[in-house]
Amino acid sequence: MSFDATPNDASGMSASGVTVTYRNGHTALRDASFSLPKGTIAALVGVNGSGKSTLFKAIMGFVPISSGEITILGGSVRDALRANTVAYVPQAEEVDWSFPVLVEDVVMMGRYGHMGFFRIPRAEDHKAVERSLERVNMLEFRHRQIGELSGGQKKRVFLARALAQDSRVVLLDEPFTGVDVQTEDAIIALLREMREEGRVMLVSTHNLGSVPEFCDRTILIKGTVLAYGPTEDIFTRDNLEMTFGGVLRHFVMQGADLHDDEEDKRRLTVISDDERPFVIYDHHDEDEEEDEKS
Ligand SMILES: Nc1ncnc2c1ncn2[C@@H]1O[C@H](COP(=O)(O)OP(=O)(O)OP(=O)(O)O)[C@@H](O)[C@H]1O
Repeated sequence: MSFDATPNDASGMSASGVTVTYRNGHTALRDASFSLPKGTIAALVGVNGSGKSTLFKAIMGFVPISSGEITILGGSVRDALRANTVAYVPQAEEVDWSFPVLVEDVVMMGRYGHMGFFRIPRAEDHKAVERSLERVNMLEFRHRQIGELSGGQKKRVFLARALAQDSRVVLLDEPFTGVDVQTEDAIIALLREMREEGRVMLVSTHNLGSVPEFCDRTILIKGTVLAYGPTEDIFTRDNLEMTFGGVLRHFVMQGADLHDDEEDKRRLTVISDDERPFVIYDHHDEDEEEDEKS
């Protein structure tokens, strides 16, 4: 666990001692600190009501921060808003799907920050929309009403909007909820490409099973940041128990090593929330192994 977030980390995104108190006096986030370098896919993991959306809102400047500081690419949230640095891929429930709008218009919204006052799209904006829809494999749906799409297709369209916005920081609110495995794989592949482009992705997810697979960093949250850092360091049984309290049951599958490497021996830990078992790494120290043998 580490709390050495540097407020002026010019490389990616960081928070230092961030507290957010809503108007009704409820403090949803207290003294939260983390630091993410450029070219990162970070998981934001916590139970319902732990403050994930609140953190997203603070990063986007939708809620005021009562104390502390968020730094995005070395600048303030206000700078990031002005420079169109942060894109947001919402949860499906946050969107009014009955609103009559075409897929390509939704993606074009990502270009607004690049347009002039009258928001008249230029050739480069149309090209960016086309390229983005192509990247999420949705170009053929460009003239469809957004409300006519399936859940997974809608998610892809909002990802395309973030791509069209060409933001360096992308916040994704539960992108895997209600999508099939193929779409989940396609989204993960796209996030990896975006990581190669040096972007910072912060992904809130309840799908813990896939976190070690594609998130190089993890932030554990429960009203504050409990732990953050490289996923293999953070995704431990103790940390997850601290994050989820008694919600999760765990059991260790003896002798099932993830790695052959003797120097870095870990065993497979399966944690179950009773509905969906998932696998995490757990450091396996040699002394413990000896104790078990004796
Ligand atoms: N506008 C608001 N005014 C007052 N309290 C709020 C407001 N929005 C959220 N909260 C409270 O802040 C806490 C954190 O909520 P938040 O929406 O950030 O959680 P979350 O981790 O995103 O949850 P979920 O996984 O259910 O989406 C909760 O206790 C919630 O009731």
